[in-house]
Amino acid sequence: MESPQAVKQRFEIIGNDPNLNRAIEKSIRVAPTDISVLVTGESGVGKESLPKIIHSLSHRKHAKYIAVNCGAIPEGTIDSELFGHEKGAFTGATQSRDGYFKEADGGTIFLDEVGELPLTTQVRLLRVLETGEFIKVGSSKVQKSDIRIVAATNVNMIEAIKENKFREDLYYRLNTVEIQLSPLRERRSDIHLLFRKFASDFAIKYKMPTIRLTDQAIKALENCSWPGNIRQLKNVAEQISVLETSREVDEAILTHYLPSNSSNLPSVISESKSNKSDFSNEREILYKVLFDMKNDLHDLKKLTLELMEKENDETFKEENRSLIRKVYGDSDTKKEFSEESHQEQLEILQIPEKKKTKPIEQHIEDPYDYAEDIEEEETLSLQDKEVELIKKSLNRHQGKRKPAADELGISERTLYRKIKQYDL
Ligand SMILES: Nc1ncnc2c1ncn2[C@@H]1O[C@H](COP(=O)(O)OP(=O)(O)OP(=O)(O)O)[C@@H](O)[C@H]1O
Repeated sequence: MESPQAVKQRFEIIGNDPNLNRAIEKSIRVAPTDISVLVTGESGVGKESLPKIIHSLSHRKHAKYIAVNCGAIPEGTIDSELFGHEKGAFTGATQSRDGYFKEADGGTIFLDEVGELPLTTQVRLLRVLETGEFIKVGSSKVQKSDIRIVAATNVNMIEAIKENKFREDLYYRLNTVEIQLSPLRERRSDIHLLFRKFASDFAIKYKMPTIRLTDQAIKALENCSWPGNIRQLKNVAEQISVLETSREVDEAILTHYLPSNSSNLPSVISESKSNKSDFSNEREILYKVLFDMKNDLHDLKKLTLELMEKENDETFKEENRSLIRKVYGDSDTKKEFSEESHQEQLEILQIPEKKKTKPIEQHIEDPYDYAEDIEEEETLSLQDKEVELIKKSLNRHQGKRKPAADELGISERTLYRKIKQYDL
């Protein structure tokens, strides 16, 4: 059996906190079994590594590992994504397609944000867990699949059950073994270790000397509450690495970037309590206006399309074909602008889909993926500005998605997709 230390090295997991060590040991122990595992913990604590460990140490390691982000898939397509569909099952289903449960037969499926699954999908999932059986959307033929499921959630599942958002029977079925990861504020001894690792990674990525913290700055770093956990710590390390000219970071510099001290943040991300939308410098206001305009334009396109659909007037469509094509493009407009379209949110700023927000199929052979070099763009593109706006809004709201989404004027689900898309 591989030692926790070796596993940490292999998966580039930093930290020595007893809670982290226990979580890794537990993952190693359950790996050879087929027991369902539920990984719990706040957003950004590092839940994604554990299913990879479990898969790679199991007898399923040569079969597929598929990570599905349940929160990022629109409700209308999730059943088809997971279980597949037959040709003609719904508008646009021109081909029959296998879902992830078929594709990963013999392997492992990681259901991230499992608490976000719609109730109808929960019923299907319960059946697979209990019998290994599932039915494609639009089919009546029962299929079988041999899958190990590891799920993760950052929501309080007991609350979700009380609110009838999550089935109790499914919860107990998923939760045969629970592995809990503590928030960063409860593993203070790891904070500086993680910061050093991220600082060194960003120094390599941006080809610059590594930033170092003074003793006082280390104390301030460790005393911070880190509501966005390791993801937020990583962002702070990146911001300081890029924005600060001095490589020695004292407490005064660091404080500007710490989430708990937002009143001391640099002026571009300073907090004003009077405004709901808080993008205070001129350039930001302009970008926010553009962001809103794109949102409105998108909504308008959707509305017009719905009206045209209602009218279903072929003559109107024929007469305006070139205009419709110009506005909506050549794609299947109905699908593209449907409530559940994957593209919907990307359309807001016409962002090239740089990184898939949809389920990420991941082969475990490359566990060092997170260190991947992301190509830096020099130009201030709208996409950069969108990322910047989102980061600032999240910073301002201590990583809380709800108020950040309200401020940005987008749904929480959209914001969630964007966080995943840009790895924020
Ligand atoms: N122990 C660790 N060592 C190094 N990097 C880590 C560690 N834990 C987390 N990270 C990094 O922090 C970021 C967030 O981790 P991850 O995506 O696994 O969080 P999560 O708990 O799944 O969050 P969410 O619930 O929002 O999906 C990732 O970039 C990950 O690589």
